[in-house]
Amino acid sequence: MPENRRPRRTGGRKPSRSPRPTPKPPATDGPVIELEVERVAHGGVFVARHEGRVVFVADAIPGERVAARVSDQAKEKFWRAETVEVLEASPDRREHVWAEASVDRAPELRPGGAEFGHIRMERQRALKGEVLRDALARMAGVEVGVEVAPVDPALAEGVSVDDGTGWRTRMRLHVGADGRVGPYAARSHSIVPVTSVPLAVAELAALAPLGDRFPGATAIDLVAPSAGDPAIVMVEGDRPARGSRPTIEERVGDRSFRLDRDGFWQVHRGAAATLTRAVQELVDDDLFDPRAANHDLYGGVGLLAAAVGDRFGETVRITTVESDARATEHAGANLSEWLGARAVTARVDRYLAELEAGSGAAERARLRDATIVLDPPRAGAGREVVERLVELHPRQLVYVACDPVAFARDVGLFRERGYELDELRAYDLFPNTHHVEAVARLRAIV
Ligand SMILES: C[S@@+](CC[C@H](N)C(=O)[O-])C[C@H]1O[C@@H](n2cnc3c(N)ncnc32)[C@H](O)[C@@H]1O
Repeated sequence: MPENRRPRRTGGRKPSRSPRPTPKPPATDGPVIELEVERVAHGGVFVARHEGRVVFVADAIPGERVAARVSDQAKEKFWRAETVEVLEASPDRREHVWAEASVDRAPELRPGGAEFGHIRMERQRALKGEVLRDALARMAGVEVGVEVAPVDPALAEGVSVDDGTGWRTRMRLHVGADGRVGPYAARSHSIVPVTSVPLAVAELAALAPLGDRFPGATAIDLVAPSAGDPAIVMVEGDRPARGSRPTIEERVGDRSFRLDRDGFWQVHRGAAATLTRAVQELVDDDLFDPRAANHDLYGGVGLLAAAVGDRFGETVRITTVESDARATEHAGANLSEWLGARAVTARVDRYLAELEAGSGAAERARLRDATIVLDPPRAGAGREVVERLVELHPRQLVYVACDPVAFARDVGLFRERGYELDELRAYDLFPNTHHVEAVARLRAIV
């Protein structure tokens, strides 16, 4: 984008009636204690112990000795603390990729969202693999080694894979009462001033209005679709505005997807292509039947249904199920070339309940022969959805997961009910954060 082009600023959302409760800010006057950092925990923090009590400490690395300020002593069983000085550094420590999130800054002034930015990339991925492996062992009874793969540079044009910056195509900045713009501080809802946003793709980093004021706004959303110009959208509350909503186009290989500008799309520039490839590779051809009642649950605008369709051809029968009516409308249009594709607006739990109650013998048989892709939000599919799926007994499931603990819980539920974890991949779709994406195939064994 030419440097002198003005960003588009548009009003986008209506004020919400009941603002979300603001979390209590971490204490800034807690005691400073010395800690030996033992291991990584889920959530981007690390486990240490102080006088027998667990302390979850941020901005550290296992093996380090740090001085940390206690920011939360409210719980009996554990405290929370933030590193303020590294006394013995890990060989995997590096300059933070976001200077303002460095341990040199006071913890309450460090922006959130890059909690692994002080760790070399290979170690970040190893730590994410440990979290996933540990969750699967504890919650699903599965012992597996997990390698977290970086995004293939061929799938993420313009992204610096080396240091994990320049990948975010969506970003929300918050606006304070004085109209100033900035990210939230880590583990808090206070807005902190920053001069850069290094995780954003270059065109968003250039547009981020970090010195500007936006009186009346509550947030600023930045969106950089892979096709077309990036946009800045002023948010005045939580709710989408009624009436017409602008749409954008995203490209994945040769395929194009239309969606609402404020609709869900994978955030990393290379994520949609990475997941497309992963799903195509994980569906087992021997188990796949194009005429079965195949599904893409939590389907968004049809990305993963298209992945299946592109792999198995135009005879594929597949239904996407998505709770957002606008996304379903787009999915219907995005998949319109496949005669066997259908897009349904429904909550997955209710949809499966109706399927179970309303299917005759022939449809039941097609469901047993089916391949089900599911890509739920962070909370995972949950017990009810797992139980309904097991009842329908599809041959294979390809589960795309962005939360290791919710995923491991669901794998455990599937395993108790006659499915096995057949193959597992993991991808670093959120470099410099603690997040990791897993893609797994589960197969019916009974
Ligand atoms: C992680 S996104 C995946 C979307 C799509 N697979 C993709 O990669 O673009 C999860 C989607 O599930 C939808 N969703 C959330 N809860 C749902 C529910 N209970 N039933 C159906 N869809 C739901 C969200 O609106 C969102 O589009």
